[in-house]
Amino acid sequence: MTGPAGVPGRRTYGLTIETQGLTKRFGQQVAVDSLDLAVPSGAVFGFLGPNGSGKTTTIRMLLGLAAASAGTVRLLGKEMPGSFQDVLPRVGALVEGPAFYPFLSGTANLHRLDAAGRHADPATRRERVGLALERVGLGHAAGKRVHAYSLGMKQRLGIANALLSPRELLVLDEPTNGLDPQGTREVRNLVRSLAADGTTVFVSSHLLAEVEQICTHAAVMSAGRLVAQGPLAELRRSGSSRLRLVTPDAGPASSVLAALGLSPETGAAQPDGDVLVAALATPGFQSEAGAGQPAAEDIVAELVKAGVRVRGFAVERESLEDRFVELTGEGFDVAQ
Ligand SMILES: Nc1ncnc2c1ncn2[C@@H]1O[C@H](COP(=O)(O)OP(=O)(O)OP(=O)(O)O)[C@@H](O)[C@H]1O
Repeated sequence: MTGPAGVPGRRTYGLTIETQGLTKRFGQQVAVDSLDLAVPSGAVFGFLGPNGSGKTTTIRMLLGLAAASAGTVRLLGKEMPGSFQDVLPRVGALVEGPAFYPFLSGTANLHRLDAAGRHADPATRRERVGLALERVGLGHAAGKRVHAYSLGMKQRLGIANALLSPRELLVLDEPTNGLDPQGTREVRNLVRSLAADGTTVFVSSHLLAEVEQICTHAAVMSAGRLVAQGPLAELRRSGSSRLRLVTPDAGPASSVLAALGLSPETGAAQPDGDVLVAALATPGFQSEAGAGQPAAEDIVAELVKAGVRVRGFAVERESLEDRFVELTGEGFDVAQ
């Protein structure tokens, strides 16, 4: 849960997004508070937090849509806002979904939006629009009027708009918000396949399950502050775990556990014996024994050797959901 780590199997050459002390104040309110973000190149980075935790404000500052009150932003290795001209054409964004003309086709809408962009080459427009529509799976609906598109199709059209030029970074603000399960699946699959092409994707969400499904890395926001950041696997491991033992021999069992450096406590008794619980060192208790502590199988072996009748033994790990509730101090929307 520390600094960035590379994405296994991918080319990593540093940070695509890096902020230091990034802060946004609205009057007395601090919407984003000294944010140090580190988004490794090649990551699918989930920017997770409850509503109002500062995600959109951060994204707006990253893209130069809002000025920071303090702090610095580097995008694709360049200091912002000085290098916006150079960098922004390499960044695709879906922030407040573009407004589409409902009675124009998907193709005609993208032509209009591309023509409004300062960096777009009109000579290649037709080809680029066609490729972007194919890329998001709307090739078959290119000539259809947008009012006949489902919400998921409209959202994919918004992503196609962000893909009209080759992009090294894609920033998506809550891309599945308001979508039905089918639309949500379409957009999540699209994000996965864009990431598989090598694009770094920064995607905000208030849904933990969504981040778990599509992201390699995550940052967790709570009330404008960053409370955790790192590879998802590392965030999972950073939660606490404990062992739970059921035995009719609680006394000797406690002595064995204490001799192993654990601090057992008695839980509610069960019909087949007493329950002892003990916190375990983290991270990675099951894979590599935590600092100075034996592995689970060795604990069981010691108990058995001491004649303790083991009627139940489990290592219970805090779920990512529990971990995030603990970090943000509020219930997380875990739907879908
Ligand atoms: N233009 C603004 N003026 C005043 N306050 C603002 C403005 N924009 C955002 N805020 C406040 O800043 C805080 C963070 O809002 P922000 O929209 O960044 O959160 P969020 O995590 O994106 O939430 P949501 O998912 O609901 O959009 C909120 O308390 C919000 O009311």
